[in-house]
Amino acid sequence: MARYAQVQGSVALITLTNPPVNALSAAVRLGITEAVTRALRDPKVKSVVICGENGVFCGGADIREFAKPMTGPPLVPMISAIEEGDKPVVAAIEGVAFGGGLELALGCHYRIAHSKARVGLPEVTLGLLPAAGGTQRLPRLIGLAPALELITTGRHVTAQEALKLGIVDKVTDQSAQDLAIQFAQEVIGQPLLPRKLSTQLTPCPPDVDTILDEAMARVKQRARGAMAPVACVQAVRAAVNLPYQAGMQKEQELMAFLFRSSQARALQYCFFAQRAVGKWSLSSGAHSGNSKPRPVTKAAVIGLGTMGRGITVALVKAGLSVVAVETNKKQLEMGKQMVSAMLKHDAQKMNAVPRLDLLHYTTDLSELKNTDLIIEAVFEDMALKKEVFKKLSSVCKPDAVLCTNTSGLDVDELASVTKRPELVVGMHFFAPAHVMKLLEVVRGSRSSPEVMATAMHLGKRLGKVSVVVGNCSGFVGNRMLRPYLDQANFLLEEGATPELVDGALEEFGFPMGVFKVSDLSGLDVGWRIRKEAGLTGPNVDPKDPLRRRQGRRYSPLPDLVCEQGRLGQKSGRGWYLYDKPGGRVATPDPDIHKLLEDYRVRHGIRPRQIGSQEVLERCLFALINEGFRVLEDGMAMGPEGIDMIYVFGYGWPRHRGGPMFYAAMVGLPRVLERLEYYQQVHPDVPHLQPSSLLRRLVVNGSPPLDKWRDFLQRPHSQL
Ligand SMILES: CCCCCCC/C=C/C(=O)SCCNC(=O)CCNC(=O)[C@H](O)C(C)(C)COP(=O)(O)OP(=O)(O)OC[C@H]1O[C@@H](n2cnc3c(N)ncnc32)[C@H](O)[C@@H]1OP(=O)(O)O
Repeated sequence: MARYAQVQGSVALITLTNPPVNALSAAVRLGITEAVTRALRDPKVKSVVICGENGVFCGGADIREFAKPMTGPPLVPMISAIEEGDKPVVAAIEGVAFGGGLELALGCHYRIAHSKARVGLPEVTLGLLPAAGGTQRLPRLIGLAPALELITTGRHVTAQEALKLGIVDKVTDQSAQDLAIQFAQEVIGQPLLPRKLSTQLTPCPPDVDTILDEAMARVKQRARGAMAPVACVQAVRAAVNLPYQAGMQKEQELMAFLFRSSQARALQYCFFAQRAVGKWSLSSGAHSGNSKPRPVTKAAVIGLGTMGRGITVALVKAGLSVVAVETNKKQLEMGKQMVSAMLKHDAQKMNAVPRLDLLHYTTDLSELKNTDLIIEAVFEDMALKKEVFKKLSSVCKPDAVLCTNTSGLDVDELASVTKRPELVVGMHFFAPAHVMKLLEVVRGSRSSPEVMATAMHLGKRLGKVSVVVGNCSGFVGNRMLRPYLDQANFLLEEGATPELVDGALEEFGFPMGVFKVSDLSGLDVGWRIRKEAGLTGPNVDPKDPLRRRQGRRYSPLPDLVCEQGRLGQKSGRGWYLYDKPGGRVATPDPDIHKLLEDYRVRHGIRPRQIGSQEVLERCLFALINEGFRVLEDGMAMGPEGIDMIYVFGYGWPRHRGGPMFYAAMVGLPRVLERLEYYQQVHPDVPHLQPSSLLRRLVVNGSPPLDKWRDFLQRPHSQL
């Protein structure tokens, strides 16, 4: 797992060999330890180079080993032995040096990087801290403020920035390994002590306490309850206030606490879940490994509303040539201006040139003859979308892929109006589409494996986390959102306020509570959908009482709010009050409190005290319950997909792993018991009726999440 060779006469070359990323598994640590001992002992060896095989230095500690009992030599003494040795050791960094990989390099006396390499300490994103000396050596090397920033965010740094910061000593466009070998010979005999970071003091600016206090305040504000960033600041503080060994002791103590935490487990689960969802498979046996994507060089977007504009920007940024179609001339002009502005803004941030040359605007669908893939993003109306698909089917080349950005309409119904249903697929982007990482790729019953591969591959090119989902109303994310929204509204009826519900959800870790999000999205969106569904407005069944629809409990509160012209941020009032239309700072609104009080009086509801626990249980467990139904219905590949949808599309706090992971952490029997309790109290809310899958899992001893698939009733997959 580490190869040893002697090169150029006196240089020992140690190569990490653990594909694909040379993670520091027990075997690799053993290999390095043995190789370093050998090099330091061999009198013919005067200096050492450490590098990684296949153009990757090291992706860090082996994350898969974290869940198992520790074996092999630990990292800290291994790195100390390198630093303490009396021969210069040079790290040759190609590809990446992340986490333990960078910590290994910091234990070396010199660091040479390839110009395309990236370095960083991403442990915080796994709920940990750089506990192989990273929190003690990096501040000593580059100073307090930059070290704090890198360690608390886990940000990756390019070789050029690493050179500026002083993390690496040289950057080369040639082979980092060759330069390191040459360099290792040049530095033989030079004093080593100044290169041993553990012997140095952390450079301390006069306002050191202010810097640390501000960093702590910043991470607490951003962390939304995540513990690792806070521990990172505490560890770096030790690099300032304590001698090296005592600082290391503090680093270990903090790590021991984090290592055992449920947050670390959740974040590490997310790391692997994110990668697992890219490896899709269908019930037909087709999967990502055996289905080839079609080449897509020219794409088109139909409709330049908010979604269409974001999708266009995302496609151009990925280097695709795009035809943007908008039949309304005024809308086209407006869209054009906004797309250009967004591309220019993005390019400016990255010091690049906006690729406006990749764009062609038109009002004429017949200009789509040569496009490989078309994404329809017109108004969310089935009749309109069908009309567009019919036209596309006759205008586009026969093998062009037709995608819809619907957020929940039936993909099969759309496919049925085309002559190529096998080439139709849903690509459900989330607003703003050029920013949000999530993409639901919706498999229609006739979508071919090739078309699934094409959409998934395109998602990857766009930098999205793409998740294959089945074609059911609302797909996965929006389908699970309904019970969550319903519960939030019911809680208002029963005595809560928007700020009480939002406060509990924000305390849980959501960036915004449900009512703030609704205000941001615009309350009229849901209002229109409810009208179309006959839940409010002229199409309501006259036999339905006001608070019941289609046989189940219904809260007309959101409709009443809309009827008052309170449409959310854009109108300056919604569930909250804003300083102006379009304003973003939400303040509780006495008028809403009055509206709620009057409503309760009108309907004879005695308000009760509602606590955070009830808010969380009712909103989150109802959502989770629907997640189990999604699995039971075969609409998702597994719980990992659902979790990634919620983490990347709905602001679910990553350190809680996603709704299904959270359910497993809370304990499935507890989730079941609370759902049963609430269902008894609210028998007219079918969403609270525990799903049969949840019951089956509990009866079978609550198996771990990766075994849930075994408890689905077959045939299960609709994918
Ligand atoms: C018990 C005490 C322990 C003390 C620990 C001391 C402190 C040190 C802690 C750490 O080092 S934690 C790890 C820090 N490193 C990272 O967070 C890096 C994670 N990896 C990445 O960012 C990326 O994988 C990459 C290295 C940039 C490569 O990206 P790329 O897109 O090329 O490939 P991926 O699909 O992401 O990965 C390929 C393959 O490799 C697996 N993998 C990646 N990194 C690790 C790792 N550190 N440990 C284990 N496995 C890793 C990844 O899951 C993929 O696997 P498959 O999906 O193909 O099975």
